[in-house]
Amino acid sequence: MKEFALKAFDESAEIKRRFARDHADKIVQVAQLIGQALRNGHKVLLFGNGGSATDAAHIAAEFVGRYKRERAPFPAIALATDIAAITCIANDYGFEELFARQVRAHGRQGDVAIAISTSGNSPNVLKGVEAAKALGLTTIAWTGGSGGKLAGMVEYAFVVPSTLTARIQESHITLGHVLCELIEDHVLANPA
Ligand SMILES: O=C(CO)[C@@H](O)[C@H](O)[C@H](O)[C@H](O)COP(=O)(O)O
Ligand SMILES: [Zn+2]
Repeated sequence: MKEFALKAFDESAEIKRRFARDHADKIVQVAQLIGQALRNGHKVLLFGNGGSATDAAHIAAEFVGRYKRERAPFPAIALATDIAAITCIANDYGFEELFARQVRAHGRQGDVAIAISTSGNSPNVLKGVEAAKALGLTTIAWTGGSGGKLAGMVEYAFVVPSTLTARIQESHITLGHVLCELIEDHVLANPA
């Protein structure tokens, strides 16, 4: 069993290395873009299912609370955390409307939408992105494998080179942390 555990860590590290090499320029570009949106008073909306729902909540909390630095709070909302809204929307409009309706409720032109789906094919995530695009939000995807339908729909796609959900999520959360770090330390720490 020990070799399986070691192999899983090796795999995760190697996937992260490849992902970082392939996306480094885009990571910097997106950190600058999110930092600029926050500086201009816009917000970040994040959404996904299962482990990606909690990744969305985790990264939203880094913005609203703090990542490392003492600083003003930044507006960010994870769209799978309000159990009343989730059950109402799923019950009354269907699960596929879960994110689209909340994007329409909270999203305004100039905000940033981060859609997280390891398959890139979850219908509620795709509909959330459609709603975000219709409203003029900047759209970003964190996905994996082939990128699914999601990668082709957004302006900035981050596609983790793995087909394993868990390994993809492990790169996603590192990506979220690195974006927070760049935004706090390099984008918003410097004058416009
Ligand atoms: O965390 C995990 C597996 O690691 C699961 O909860 C996983 O997120 C769920 O099966 C999701 O429903 C998968 O959706 P998606 O990533 O394909 O959009
Ligand atoms: Zn998981």
